[in-house]
Amino acid sequence: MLEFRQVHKAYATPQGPLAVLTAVDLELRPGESLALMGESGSGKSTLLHLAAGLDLPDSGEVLVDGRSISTLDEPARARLRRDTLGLVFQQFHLVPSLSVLDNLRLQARLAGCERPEWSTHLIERLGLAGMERRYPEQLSGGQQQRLAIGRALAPRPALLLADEPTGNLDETTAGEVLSLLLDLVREAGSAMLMVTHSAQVAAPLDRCLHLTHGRLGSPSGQAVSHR
Ligand SMILES: Nc1ncnc2c1ncn2[C@@H]1O[C@H](COP(=O)(O)OP(=O)(O)OP(=O)(O)O)[C@@H](O)[C@H]1O
Repeated sequence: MLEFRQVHKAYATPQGPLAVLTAVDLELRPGESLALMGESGSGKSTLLHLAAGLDLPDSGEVLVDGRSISTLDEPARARLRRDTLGLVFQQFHLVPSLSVLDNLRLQARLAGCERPEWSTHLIERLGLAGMERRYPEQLSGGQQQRLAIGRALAPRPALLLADEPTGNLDETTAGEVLSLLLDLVREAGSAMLMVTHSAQVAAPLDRCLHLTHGRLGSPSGQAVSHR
């Protein structure tokens, strides 16, 4: 589903190149969920951007659904994102001028794969039934993040990329949103790569890897564990 093969990524800085990812190998199978942890500045967002095809590796390969993103031009990468990926960020990125229902449908419409029954199911599971005609500003933070999750999952993407999806919420709401997210990801059959700072958030996912000094390893630094 998602594969990194010997991926290197550095940024140009006034002090010279800053190596962020060094020979990163990663394989995420269909339907598998993986937590990506690491200290601030360790390169988690960089890795997520590469997985989304928003940036390209300096060397090595990133394959999404078997296709190497470096071989695709930007329009083809945009199509791959639209057809294969769902994205959820800490900031909800809802469209303020669209209703709850239209926000939820947006991604699926763009991908040309609207599924009305699944959308209705999502609205109910997300606790947004009866709020379809409201606008995002008329929702609580937790409701807005649930809507952002629904929008990303409406096309049933093969891969969901989530960057601190509960980072903006209080602890109780974050717990509720996380368990809903995991349930719906399973129902959608999506694989998920989630960046988080929290071991508690990472715990229910299938696997957890740490980024340290540009390399990926298991939390203990030992061999990578599979459940
Ligand atoms: N466009 C850029 N140009 C130069 N340096 C960059 C750029 N983007 C990120 N960096 C640097 O690369 C390193 C990794 O950044 P990245 O945002 O991937 O880390 P992160 O693990 O996601 O951090 P955080 O947890 O704080 O969000 C950091 O040292 C950052 O300052």
